[in-house]
Amino acid sequence: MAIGKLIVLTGPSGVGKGTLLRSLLQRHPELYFSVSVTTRPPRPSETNGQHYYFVSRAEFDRMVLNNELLEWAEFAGNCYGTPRRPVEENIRQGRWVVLEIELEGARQIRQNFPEAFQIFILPPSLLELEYRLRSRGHDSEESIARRLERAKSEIPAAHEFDIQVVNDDIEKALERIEEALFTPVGV
Ligand SMILES: Nc1ncnc2c1ncn2[C@@H]1O[C@H](COP(=O)(O)OP(=O)(O)OP(=O)(O)O)[C@@H](O)[C@H]1O
Ligand SMILES: Nc1nc2c(ncn2[C@@H]2O[C@H](COP(=O)(O)O)[C@@H](O)[C@H]2O)c(=O)[nH]1
Repeated sequence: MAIGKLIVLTGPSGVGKGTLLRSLLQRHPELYFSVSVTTRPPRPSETNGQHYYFVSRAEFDRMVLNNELLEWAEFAGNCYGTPRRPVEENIRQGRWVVLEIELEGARQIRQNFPEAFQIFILPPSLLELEYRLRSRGHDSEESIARRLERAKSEIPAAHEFDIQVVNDDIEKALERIEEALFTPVGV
């Protein structure tokens, strides 16, 4: 990677990655959030181009074939991927780019961009994770069950990452992330 920096935020669905990222972007508007493509249908609160680019499976497959995605994975019955060009352009221009992605995609990024800084967000407990998935009210029972099953295989991979942050108290979690990102090396 030439000038900018690539930051990966991963962890199980419902742990609070998006919530943490929203606050991080408000506090540090210089960060660039990479908007993913997905075949998942939009939720009522989501806007195309802001939360995701919502595409058909045929369009997603075309992007994969044309090497337009930096990484991609299937998750709970849908496909998700990071558009390559905006990430590469923003890094070239010296910006710090943040990806909010699941574990398989994070591993692909580590393989291809070993200099990326990788953060794993952990829930205080599986019970709390289930509570958060239910209380945000976005997903069907089937989707919640798939996400919890996936979480059980994702959480043991936390040690692969540069830092692990438990998202119990949101402010403390944010401070930990900020400390890791913005403390000058050697301090
Ligand atoms: N520290 C916290 N304490 C309590 N609730 C929280 C905390 N952080 C996030 N939440 C709540 O948990 C729910 C899930 O959060 P969020 O949607 O940000 O998770 P996510 O990891 O981005 O999920 P996904 O990977 O599926 O996009 C939301 O209702 C959010 O308000
Ligand atoms: N590998 C990738 N994972 C991604 C990407 N964008 C989002 N995600 C992750 O998918 C799950 C489910 O998201 P949801 O919006 O349906 O709740 C979650 O863990 C996201 O972080 C991506 O581009 N690549």
